[in-house]
Amino acid sequence: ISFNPSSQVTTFLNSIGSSLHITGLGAQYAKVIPAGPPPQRLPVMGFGGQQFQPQPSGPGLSFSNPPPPIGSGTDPATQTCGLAPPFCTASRYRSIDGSCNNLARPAWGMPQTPYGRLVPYNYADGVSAWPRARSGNPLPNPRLLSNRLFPDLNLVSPVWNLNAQQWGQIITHDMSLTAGVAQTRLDQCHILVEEDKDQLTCCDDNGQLAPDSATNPTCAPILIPPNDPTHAPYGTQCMNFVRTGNTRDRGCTPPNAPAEPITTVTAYMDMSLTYGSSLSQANPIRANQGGRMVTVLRGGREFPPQDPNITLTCESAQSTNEPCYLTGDIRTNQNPQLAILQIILLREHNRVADNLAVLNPHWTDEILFQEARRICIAQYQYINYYEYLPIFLGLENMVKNKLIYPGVRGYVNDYNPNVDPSVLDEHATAAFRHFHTLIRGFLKLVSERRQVVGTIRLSDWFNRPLILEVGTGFDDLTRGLTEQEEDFPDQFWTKEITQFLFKRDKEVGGDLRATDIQRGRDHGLPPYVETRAACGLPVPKSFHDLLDYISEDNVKVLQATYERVEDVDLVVAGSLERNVPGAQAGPTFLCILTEQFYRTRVGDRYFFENGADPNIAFTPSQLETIRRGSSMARLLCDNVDSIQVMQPKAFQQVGPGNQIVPCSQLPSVDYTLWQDARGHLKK
Ligand code: HEM
Repeated sequence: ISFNPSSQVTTFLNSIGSSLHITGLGAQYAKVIPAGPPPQRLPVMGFGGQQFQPQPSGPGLSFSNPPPPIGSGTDPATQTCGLAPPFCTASRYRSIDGSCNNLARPAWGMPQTPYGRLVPYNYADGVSAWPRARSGNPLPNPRLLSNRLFPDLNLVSPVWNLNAQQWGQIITHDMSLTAGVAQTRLDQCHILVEEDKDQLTCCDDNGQLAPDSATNPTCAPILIPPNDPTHAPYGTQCMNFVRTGNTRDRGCTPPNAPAEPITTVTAYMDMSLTYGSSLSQANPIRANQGGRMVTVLRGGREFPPQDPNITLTCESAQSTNEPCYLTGDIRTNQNPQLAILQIILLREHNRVADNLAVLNPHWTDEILFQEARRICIAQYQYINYYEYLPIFLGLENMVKNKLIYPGVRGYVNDYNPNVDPSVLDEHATAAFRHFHTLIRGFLKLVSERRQVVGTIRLSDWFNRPLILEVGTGFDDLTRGLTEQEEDFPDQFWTKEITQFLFKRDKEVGGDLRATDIQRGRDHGLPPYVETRAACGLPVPKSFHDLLDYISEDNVKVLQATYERVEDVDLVVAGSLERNVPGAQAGPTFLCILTEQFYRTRVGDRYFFENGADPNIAFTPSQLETIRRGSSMARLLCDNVDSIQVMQPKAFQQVGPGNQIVPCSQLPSVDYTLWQDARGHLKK
């Protein structure tokens, strides 16, 4: 298969013209927003950097629409389903909620706004009804599809380690979170605040349908086929599934316009999972001293503060005394490896803040916090774009499509205020979820001499981070991330997430693959063939045509399960395509991922390589030290006490060209370049 995203992406735009738009806030919702002055249009910073001036011709530009004029009625800045700020002031620092990153459209990328879309909604009634086959019949049962097409087979990656898998979940949680029905509420000032987990039961803990599951419009429980190999013996009828909160639920969509699912965290790659996506999330986790975030010391090591709502947040905890972490993201405790990386990012913030405090004793807590945050986000963006993403999207593909500029010196001024940084639904609900395939069911604990000293079963530790604080659990599991292979990117999924997800004390549990398929339908994602068309890829007209990109065995199952090729779900067929050489996804998902990470980069005014605005930009020497000194390996070395040695490429297994070295040999960021002797930042 040959794949050329640039040209395909261009074809895509030509095919849809400017039909994409985010529907705005309806009159009903406007009532609850305190009236404020209209958004002030600050001059948008143009290009004008010092050294490197890429032509604005990446893939995203062809996908993006020209923005609607302010006040046109469809302008997301004035009419989002979140809360557009009344006005923007020029700030050196990102806001916590992503507002005012785009000065002309201050609500772009904010929490409580709809996911972006490449292809129009596919609801049965064009508004919100559950998608159906072209014939009007129901689509195939998602649990059946999961069992037939995504069984367990333990094939592992020969190159990449589990850290590569796990870091992907960090990026995911930074960029999007589907709105749960009970997840948000309006507080007394009519501000949307995030609550804990979804509390609606459409199918109870014993797998039995709730009495109103058929009539409650927010319920779409996954039904278990009677001959289900895992669940039939237990008499399970269903798995819980609650539809994502959308613009119609919130009264933001005009009658007859499609319901647009809402995401509740900032879309930007801004470490919102560490800092929070709203002030109500951010304030309680700031220490308000020395620029630090709140931590508690146990055994001389820093951990996040305790979540006051342990029974909801850490549902598997067996006592309220067990650790349950409160961070910027409500999913932190979901699995042990995720919690580890969250803690490492938190410790990194405090480490950087401490360094800055020594260099700049005159800086206030606020300056120390914001400067440390800004540096940490830059290090993290560097790791994501230059170390992590090339593994999944392919280095050549990324360079060709202007997602990265390896070897560049100085600024890359490719910020484009017309690019909407929203997270695409096709990305969050289909393409990026494909990497659930990489998850391993058993996690290794590894000693400093890289010997396996134990193994834990994933489903024993969902929503129960206690294991990190038992003995040397934290450090051993961290080394396990770097030592253990990630699963192979293929159609085989560990049954820890397809048969035992969140099982708690039960013998069997949920199914993440079936959930992904159901979520795709919930969001009215376009069918597979339409997405291929949008990407400019050849469009199959029959099941037989699928053989060009999907194996014969899989095509047979698709043909036996779906009525027509046009009915096939994007989530399903996208995950069955053969991988593009050098990447870890097939052509359709690679097209979506490439587009997303292009937008995430050029739609972010604060992207670390952007030097157009001197008030925001790093100095050239600061930028160079971030590039030279940031790495996944360094992040682990700096924040895990007993890790003294590491392989330099910490997403890759140890091997030729990637041997373990003392941490002291790894380059690091030179923070002395932030010494502010002249007191520029003194307030
Ligand atoms: C043990 C590891 C993981 C577990 C247990 C897990 C579990 C989940 C669950 C339960 C959901 C919500 C499903 C729904 O109700 O729709 C979800 C969503 C998602 N996951 Fe994972 N996941 C894991 C790792 C990953 C990784 C490695 C990636 C990507 C590299 C990823 C990407 C996503 C994405 C993009 C979403 C949708 C986010 C949103 O917009 O709400 N996950 N995952």
